[in-house]
Amino acid sequence: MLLSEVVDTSAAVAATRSRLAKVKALSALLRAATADVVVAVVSFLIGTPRQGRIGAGWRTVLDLSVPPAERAELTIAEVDAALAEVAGTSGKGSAQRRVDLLTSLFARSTEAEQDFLRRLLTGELRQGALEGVMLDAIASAADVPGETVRRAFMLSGRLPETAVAALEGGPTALEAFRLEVGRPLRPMLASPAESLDEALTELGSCVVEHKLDGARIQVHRSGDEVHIYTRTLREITKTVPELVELVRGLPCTSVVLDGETLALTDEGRPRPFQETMSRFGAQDERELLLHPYFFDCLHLDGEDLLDEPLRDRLAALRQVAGEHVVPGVLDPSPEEAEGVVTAALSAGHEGVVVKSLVSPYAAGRRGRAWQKVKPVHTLDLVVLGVEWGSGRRRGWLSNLHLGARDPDGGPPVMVGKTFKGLTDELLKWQTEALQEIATDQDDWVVTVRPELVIEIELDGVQVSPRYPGGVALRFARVVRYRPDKDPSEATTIEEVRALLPAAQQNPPQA
Ligand SMILES: Nc1ncnc2c1ncn2[C@@H]1O[C@H](COP(=O)(O)OP(=O)(O)OP(=O)(O)O)[C@@H](O)[C@H]1O
Repeated sequence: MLLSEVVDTSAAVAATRSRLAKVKALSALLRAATADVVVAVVSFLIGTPRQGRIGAGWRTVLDLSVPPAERAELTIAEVDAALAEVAGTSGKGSAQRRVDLLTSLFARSTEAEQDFLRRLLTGELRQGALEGVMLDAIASAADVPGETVRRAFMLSGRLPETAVAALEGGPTALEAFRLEVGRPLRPMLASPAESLDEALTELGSCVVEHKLDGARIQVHRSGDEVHIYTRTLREITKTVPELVELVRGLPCTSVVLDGETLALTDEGRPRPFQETMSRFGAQDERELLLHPYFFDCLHLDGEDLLDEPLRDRLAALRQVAGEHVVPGVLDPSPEEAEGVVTAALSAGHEGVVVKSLVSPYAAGRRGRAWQKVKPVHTLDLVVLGVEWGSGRRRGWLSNLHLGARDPDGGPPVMVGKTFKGLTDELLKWQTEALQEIATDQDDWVVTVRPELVIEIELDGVQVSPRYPGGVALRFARVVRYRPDKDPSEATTIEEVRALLPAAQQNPPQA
């Protein structure tokens, strides 16, 4: 298969707003791909070369100026092999060797292919938002039910491998994916509830738990071997030795637990989210101890519990994690549930999560079985750009341009700006971080790669002819950056529009 076929499909997918057309184009390409290139084709389409990002090596492509080839002859297999070589180059002289390899790759690429490769390698093409569309395309190309593909993806955590299994082995190969202790799976997510009462009524038999204001962790232990992952499945085992020790001490031989971790003040209240997250970055910095609070058990001593009802998973959790289980009440009366909310808020947490006790663990899904009730409404938006500040904020990147996700995988749609709520510390941090991902600067506005997610509190939204989605945020203020979230998880433009008063909810014509 030629690289140009992937480039053309990628352009066609970006150009249409129709989800069906995207799925059709992607599935036609997948059907045409031979088994040996499926992994590379899927990796390229979602904008993540399978060799991963190799830092400095990729940056050099920004400066490469190589006359393009006239004809599109480069194959996917050749590109994949060349990238593997770039990724595998290390040691003395490797920087020059990488430039040479990329230069010869670019010399064999047409202008459109060069542009594609450049965006692929600098991460600009990375489109987490395309995930859902790609899952449908895989299902359609392999002619298997979407649910079967989704389940395999949740268990494998990797789209290219899921595609290979679907296309080569069909449902049997997909169903063979099992929970494996040591391999992270995509965490189950919650939907926002209108109110506590509505959640209680909708779910019936339920547990109401504190919604702790920390960072999600997934813990895997087999014998003495422990691995700990973040919400985005990044391994952080080495940076959190106190959690590793604690998990080693639990009374079991193997276990997979889902939970939240946070740093506490001397009074036992949650410390700011940024402080908890800072523990995930560096090596062992144990000044700020992290505490785990587990809320689910997916495997215990050889038994997979994913498909068991939550009531049984919680019984297993209590047995193994006892005092480290998140506070909550099973089958509460409405008054008791209200009491859990009051206790959670007065302990400094965000609210509660109401969970159906009969539901299985639906990994990777934002379903109705878990519903979060929070008094403050927040959105997770993508930072698209930022303006240089003036006055007291001169010299700092200040006013943020915020975008909502296009659920069909298009670029984020701008919905507002804000500099409110930014502490001096955050201003300093974002001035550096945003310059690192800058792609363009026009007078005082710096455009950045849309990869950072930020949590925004607001008073509501209003119709706006000025913004491309026809809707703008009212009184937006920054709560915090969300390094634990990928742009593919940001609030969608439809979710933002749904906040408009009912009479104003017609989407604008494109
Ligand atoms: N008891 C709990 N049960 C489940 N999740 C919890 C609990 N306490 C805290 N959490 C956190 O809340 C999140 C669930 O809400 P959701 O799935 O909407 O994720 P989120 O978008 O990160 O939520 P938010 O932005 O509201 O924190 C989990 O990812 C987890 O980090």
